[in-house]
Amino acid sequence: MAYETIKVERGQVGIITFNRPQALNALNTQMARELVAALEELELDDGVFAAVLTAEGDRAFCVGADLKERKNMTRAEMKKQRELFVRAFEAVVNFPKPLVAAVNGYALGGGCEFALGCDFIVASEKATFGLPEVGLAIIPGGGGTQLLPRIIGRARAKELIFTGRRIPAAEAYRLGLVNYVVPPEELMTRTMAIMQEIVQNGPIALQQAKRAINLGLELDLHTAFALEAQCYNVCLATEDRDEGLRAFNEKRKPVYRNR
Ligand SMILES: C/C=C/C(=O)SCCNC(=O)CCNC(=O)[C@H](O)C(C)(C)COP(=O)(O)OP(=O)(O)OC[C@H]1O[C@@H](n2cnc3c(N)ncnc32)[C@H](O)[C@@H]1OP(=O)(O)O
Repeated sequence: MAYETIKVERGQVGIITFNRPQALNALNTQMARELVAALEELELDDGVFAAVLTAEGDRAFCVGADLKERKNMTRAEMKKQRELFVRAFEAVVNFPKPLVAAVNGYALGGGCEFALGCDFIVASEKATFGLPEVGLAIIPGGGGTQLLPRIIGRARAKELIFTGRRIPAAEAYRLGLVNYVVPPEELMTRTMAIMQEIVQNGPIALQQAKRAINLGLELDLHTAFALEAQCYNVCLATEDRDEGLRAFNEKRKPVYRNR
């Protein structure tokens, strides 16, 4: 598929890059549609073991919904766009392979929610995070009211959502919202180094570990243990698992084939 508002790079580490820097990578209808298609493409590509979500430009990762596009929309068009936006946010949260956000600048509103929906965040020192929706008399509609409390705790999530405050990367790190804060020029280098650590591992195991963690957090412990056993058994039945054992005993690096 040809994309206009994003760039897609394939390989063991797939990379999706928001590509509307002239609009601070604001999320318009076309970008939401293309993001859904790109995530599906990387999901179905067995050669992709993990992916990165990042953005062009040095000012913004994504400043949320395109408020200029939204200004001229009818309520019916808004409703239609909302359905598409929800699909885009769900596509990020439900992406079955490890998905890491490399945040280069403003991650606001829906842009912040895209980052929250990834498995973890590597932030540039220049990155800024915020859910300013209540300032527009709406609420975060891309999962922010659910993801943020699960990541930084209920009280701090309430303060950030009620105030609509923007926070710098250093504070996001202190709150546990991001895993790393790096100089802007090192953002992709550091992110790709972490991705290389991830993709040297069994791709099916990576997907099953993500599934066990994500679903398990919403279950009681007893049921969660049963889920973990189910995910473990999926790995047991794979050629990669046999390759892992062979490689260890032959004292060589395994070559995993996602099967
Ligand atoms: C489901 C999802 C819902 C949502 O995401 S709701 C929307 C949530 N997002 C926001 O509320 C962010 C709104 N934008 C801002 O707060 C500020 O902007 C910034 C902090 C991002 C940047 O501020 P500063 O550095 O003072 O620049 P500037 O003059 O405000 O913006 C530069 C240009 O960028 C455009 N822009 C900024 N945000 C958006 C947006 N969300 N949608 C469309 N355009 C946006 C402006 O309009 C302007 O453009 P021009 O130079 O033509 O005047």
